Amino acid sequence: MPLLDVKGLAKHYGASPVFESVDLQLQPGELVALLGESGVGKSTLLNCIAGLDSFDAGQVLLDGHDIGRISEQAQALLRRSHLGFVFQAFHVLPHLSVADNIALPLLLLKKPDPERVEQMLDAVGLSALGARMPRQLSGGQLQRVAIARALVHRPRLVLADEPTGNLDPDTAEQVLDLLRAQTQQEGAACLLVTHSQRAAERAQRVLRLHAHGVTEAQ
Ligand SMILES: Nc1ncnc2c1ncn2[C@@H]1O[C@H](COP(=O)(O)OP(=O)(O)OP(=O)(O)O)[C@@H](O)[C@H]1O
Repeated sequence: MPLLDVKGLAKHYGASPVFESVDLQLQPGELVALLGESGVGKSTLLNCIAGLDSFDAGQVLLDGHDIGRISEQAQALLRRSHLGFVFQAFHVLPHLSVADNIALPLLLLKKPDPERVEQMLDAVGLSALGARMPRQLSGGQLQRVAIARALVHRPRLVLADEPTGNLDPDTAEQVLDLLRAQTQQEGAACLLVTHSQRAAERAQRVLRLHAHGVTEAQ
């Protein structure tokens, strides 16, 4: 069974269609890149998959859960337990230390685990910086915090929306390698929205979103 199974997904904003029929499947351990022109609906698709945006037709099965058919509360719980998000703008909380930012998903699940937080700090090369505040970090370091936070609770699916858009090429490569290694190690799947050809080369499969749906790009 695929970890993520999207079937015939359609989304409109008012009278304007964003996409008409998206089909995509992600298997455990897979890093899949999603390309597409600006405004074609990549972020909207991620939000629909996460249950953060509604859709007009089709189905999203996340680890067998039909997210369009469960209550908002059940969706929120599923998001907490099954999903990790990495955004272009990091969304690291400024008033929490690096370690506390990474610990947050575990606290929301009422499963605090300081050892796991240490392990993730180590995995992203920030062991020495756990006590620092986010304003004391570089862009690349902040994005590594965001990745550690997205993975700390061992989510089944990681949704990454242009996570390297703000980074220089070398840091971007390090961040992508980390995302790939960590998702593979945990048997998670990762859907990576990107404009970067170099980022897409890191993926096992590359998909392209068009107005009508998703096609394999290579
Ligand atoms: N809340 C909204 N109400 C109306 N239209 C919206 C809303 N959010 C997004 N759109 C429109 O939906 C389309 C898809 O937007 P989306 O942000 O998903 O594109 P994208 O492919 O992620 O773009 P980019 O690569 O520039 O980030 C765009 O035409 C956008 O203007």
